[in-house]
Amino acid sequence: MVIHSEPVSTYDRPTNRDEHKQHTHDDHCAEDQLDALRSNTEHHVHHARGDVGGKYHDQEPGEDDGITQKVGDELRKDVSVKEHAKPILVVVMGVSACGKSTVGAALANALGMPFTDADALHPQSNIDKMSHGVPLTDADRQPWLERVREEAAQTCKQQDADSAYTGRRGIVIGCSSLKLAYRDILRGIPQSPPETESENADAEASDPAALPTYFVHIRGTRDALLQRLQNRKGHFMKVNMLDSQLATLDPPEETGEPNVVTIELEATMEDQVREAKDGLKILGIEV
Ligand SMILES: Nc1ncnc2c1ncn2[C@@H]1O[C@H](COP(=O)(O)OP(=O)(O)OP(=O)(O)O)[C@@H](O)[C@H]1O
Ligand SMILES: O=C(O)[C@H](O)[C@@H](O)[C@H](O)[C@H](O)CO
Repeated sequence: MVIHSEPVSTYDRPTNRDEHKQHTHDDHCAEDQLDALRSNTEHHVHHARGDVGGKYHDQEPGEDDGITQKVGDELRKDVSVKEHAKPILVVVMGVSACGKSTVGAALANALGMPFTDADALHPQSNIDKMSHGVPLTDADRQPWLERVREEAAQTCKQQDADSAYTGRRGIVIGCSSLKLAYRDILRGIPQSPPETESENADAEASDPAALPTYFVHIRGTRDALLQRLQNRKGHFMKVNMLDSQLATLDPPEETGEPNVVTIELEATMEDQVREAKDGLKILGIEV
């Protein structure tokens, strides 16, 4: 399992991808995992406070200029807060036939959350294109991805309004999310500054902090994916789309983006769900 962590409550879009560290964790080393999360959090906070970052790092052990206290507060909040009360969006991502629908539904069940397949939110024109072996463009995907984020936000609103809802707040969505820019749309990060008041209201509804987003990437080799596509019957997405899907993918393990758990395609579904849950737990989600 590979984890990319970041403070749960804040997300600063990385300006320098190399500054974000990659952490690999062993399931059995809870202490190491916590330490890794702490060090990544400190690292992040340092860069988020550009004006005071150098001071923080030059500080002698035991010396407290007020900044350490603030950092400590952030840190404690990030590692100890029980996020159950807060809605989350978990996106199970990857190229076609990696197992998003299958694993996503099982993970949702294990987390006590609803599941939606983003394929159901495509306009018919996108489905037609893909059925004819024509890859989607950025322009085809953008409104669809905005709709996926909106659907997630709406689901959370409905859960809040429904006193009979006893599940965990939030939703698991299976969505290819191939590029970093697509994942940022799903995170609710505006792609351009809002210009009108109504756009402003939309921006509020999809506020990244109001619905924090986590990605579970199902990673597989071309051969394994090909086999899955060949064995699957009756799906509009055919084998001839695999290479364009792989060419479009920005692997989230390589971008330095936060809140990503990577699981392997060639594992049993039970192991995939367990690894995904363990990864989310490391990222501060109560599972
Ligand atoms: N862990 C697994 N072990 C074995 N087979 C699996 C596993 N996960 C999924 N599959 C199988 O792989 C195929 C593709 O899975 P699925 O349809 O869930 O992928 P998908 O990513 O949702 O695809 P698409 O994006 O094209 O809709 C299906 O036949 C499914 O039964
Ligand atoms: O971004 C894309 O190209 C699409 O979302 C595809 O990935 C399909 O919808 C999905 O994989 C169904 O097969």
